[in-house]
Amino acid sequence: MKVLKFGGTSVGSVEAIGKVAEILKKESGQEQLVVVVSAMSGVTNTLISISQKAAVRDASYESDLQALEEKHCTAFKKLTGNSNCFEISKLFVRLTEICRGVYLLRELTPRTSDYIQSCGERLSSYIISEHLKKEGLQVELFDSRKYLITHKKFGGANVLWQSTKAALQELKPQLAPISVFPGFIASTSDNETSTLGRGGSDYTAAVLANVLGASQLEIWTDVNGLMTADPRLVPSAHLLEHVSYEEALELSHFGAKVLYPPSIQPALDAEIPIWVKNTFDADGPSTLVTKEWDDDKQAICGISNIQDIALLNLSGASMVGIPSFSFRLFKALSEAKINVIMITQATSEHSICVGISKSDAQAALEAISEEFETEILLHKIDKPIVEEDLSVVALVGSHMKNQVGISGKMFNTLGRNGISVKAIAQGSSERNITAIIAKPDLKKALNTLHESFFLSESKKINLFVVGVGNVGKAFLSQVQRQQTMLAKEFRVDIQVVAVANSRKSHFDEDGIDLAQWEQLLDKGNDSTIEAFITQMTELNLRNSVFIDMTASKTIAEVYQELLEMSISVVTPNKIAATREMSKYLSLKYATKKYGSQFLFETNVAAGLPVISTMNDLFKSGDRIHAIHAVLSGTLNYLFNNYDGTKPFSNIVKDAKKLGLTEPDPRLDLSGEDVMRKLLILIRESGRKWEMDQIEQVSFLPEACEQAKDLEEFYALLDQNEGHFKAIYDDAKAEEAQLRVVASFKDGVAKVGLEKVQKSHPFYFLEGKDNIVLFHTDRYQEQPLVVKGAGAGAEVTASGIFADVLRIANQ
Ligand SMILES: NC(=O)C1=CN([C@@H]2O[C@H](COP(=O)(O)OP(=O)(O)OC[C@H]3O[C@@H](n4cnc5c(N)ncnc54)[C@H](OP(=O)(O)O)[C@@H]3O)[C@@H](O)[C@H]2O)C=CC1
Ligand SMILES: N[C@@H](CC=O)C(=O)O
Repeated sequence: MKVLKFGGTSVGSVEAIGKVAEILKKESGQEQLVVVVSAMSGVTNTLISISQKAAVRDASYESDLQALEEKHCTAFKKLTGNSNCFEISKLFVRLTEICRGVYLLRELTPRTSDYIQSCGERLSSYIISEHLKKEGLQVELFDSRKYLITHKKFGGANVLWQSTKAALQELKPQLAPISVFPGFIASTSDNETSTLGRGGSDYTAAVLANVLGASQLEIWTDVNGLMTADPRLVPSAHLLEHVSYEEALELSHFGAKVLYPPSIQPALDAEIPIWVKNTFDADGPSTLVTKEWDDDKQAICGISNIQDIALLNLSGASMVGIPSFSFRLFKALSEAKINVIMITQATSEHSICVGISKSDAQAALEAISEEFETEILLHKIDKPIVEEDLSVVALVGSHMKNQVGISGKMFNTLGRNGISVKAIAQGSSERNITAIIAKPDLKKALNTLHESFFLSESKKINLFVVGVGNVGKAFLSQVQRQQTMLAKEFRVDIQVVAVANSRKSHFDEDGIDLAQWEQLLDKGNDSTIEAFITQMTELNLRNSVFIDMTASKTIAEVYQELLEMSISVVTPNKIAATREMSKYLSLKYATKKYGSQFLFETNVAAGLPVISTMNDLFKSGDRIHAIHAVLSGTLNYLFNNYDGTKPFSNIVKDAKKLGLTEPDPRLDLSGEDVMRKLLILIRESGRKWEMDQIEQVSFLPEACEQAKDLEEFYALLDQNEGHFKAIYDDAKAEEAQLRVVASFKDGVAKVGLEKVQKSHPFYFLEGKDNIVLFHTDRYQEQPLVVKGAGAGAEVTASGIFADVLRIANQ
């Protein structure tokens, strides 16, 4: 024998009931079937509303009743072809009388409320059984109230097992090939109609399965089964094919509304497998729930959540060591009918913290304040505090038991995304680790935990890009080219959520189509950096990375705030790393404190691995004595290409066109850009240095340094062409090359133009190349050399991309 339970949506319409009939036709003939049905969807709520309206003398309940009768009669007629709704009308006559009584007395007792609510299942079971008969199935309708016997506690009665078992055992021989039972309803031993509480139809089915000795219990609903997480919040959630009863219980308790938790116990007691199936996708995948098994199963089977939670905190020095405090707390909550979702108490016993539904917060606060009124007055305990706007996230899995590192991974994952945990609970069964977090962080927490624990998924990185000039454009096109491959081969799903220039921004939470970003940005909103950050923080996406590809001081100033929100920053902009040492240290400190990253490899020599090499040397204990370097692609390009045949200013303009220069090339020619790079290297070698400690000898005539704007600068370069030609001729006469060299040795840092001879490692330095020589304890005879193109949009963009991937692989 099989027990099949069809929920409200499965019997919610004529079409849905048609599907139920198809399923039963397929399954009948093999085994005896016991079918339990809920009320048509929405009907129980309507009945509750009708009864409540009647109780407050709102006469509109009458028209609601008529509409409800109409709804059921219409369904009956369509499904049976019978135009005589006598049985339905009879029930509505009785229902109308009872509601009229409620109206007149202005009193709705739990007993009357149960009777009114019971009509939903009585109606649906009648209609369905008549339809099945019409479809030629051998069906009989049984009134559950005769067999499920409960206490006299109306509005969620407990089943009396002895009496229920006796009644059902007696019934068993009389069951039909298909026996239909209304779910949710029962009766007391003196034949008063009672109900089993919301979700009680599952429980009816589980009790029948247990007592009648069913081979399996099928819960038919409108989804395919239990999922790894709520798919409305976690798009990558997937179906769980097989879970244990205990896991299903945990998942159901924490938000997965597919199974009603108490219904699992009767099936578990008799070890009856439960299938959760979709009425609207009967042959599709489903979830099987059985007892625990031992094969190598993933530690975590799902991540569940409850959205609206409040934390009630009771604390005070006098609580320590006095056992009655917790007793009184829970007694008061229980008397106020408040369901406690989670409890935490640290061993200091100084405070107890309980998680409750947000809707219970006020009542809980009142109950506790009243219970501890004296102690609060005497300042023995503090006034209870309720914190609202919270949510629960819970990792669930039988196999996390005795596995080291699950909670570490959970809290590390949350922490890296700046999600603060307000309270934690884990029982000794180790099937569930629960954390309470701020509700606005819920979606981010679920998604990041899902990525972290379900390895089949790719990790999503959300990029917020500011600055889409030379480097920015190259970066976006590199991302566009690599997106699919990275997701497929490396499970890194890079998504650009926002792009902005100095005027506009465009956001798309689901990822901007990079083939169209320029048009989208053109049509984007007028934007400021403040507005950009507000929108970005409101989105509150996991693994958010801010990429600054401007040369702007204003943008560099927002890094601190971002890092403190656990948003990582990647940038080729050198401003932040070269401001006062205290500010640079503060950025570094924020990354440690808030688990964010600040990566700026492209600050020195574009895409060349200079800073990372330096960090590796430093962190592994090597000591850097000296650095000799050519750090400007622009200047190298200028001195490699200038021979006096074309004016010097033209070569500068060529470099700018090639995307080698700074947005303002005066920064390159003045030597300031090289000084910044040298300062960054010195700082990254562990030294506390400021910009004014670097000596610089400029090769520019003084007049050029005073230029007000770029146009005047080019004009001044032309006026001083003779100066540049003289420098060139002088070097040529010695068969030397001109290089702007940056050096750091014995506590002295310098930047200046030098003539290098053929024997010098800097002599053969092509085009826009950079070179860095590190002299260290470990590299004594020969320095460690990093050499290659040190400027240009493509190489810089690839260095930025590499930093993003470093964050992704963290
Ligand atoms: N080129 C190279 O080889 C290398 C460059 N870098 C660094 O890369 C960065 C970018 O250089 P590059 O692409 O050549 O510069 P571009 O001038 O080509 O682009 C700058 C971008 O930043 C935007 N921008 C400027 N100010 C703001 C602001 N306040 N708010 C928002 N957006 C702003 C600009 O917008 P709009 O168009 O509206 O003004 C533009 O989109 C610089 O910091 C540079 O030092 C580092 C290593 C090598
Ligand atoms: N202007 C710079 C570009 C990178 O920082 C250079 O030429 O090296």
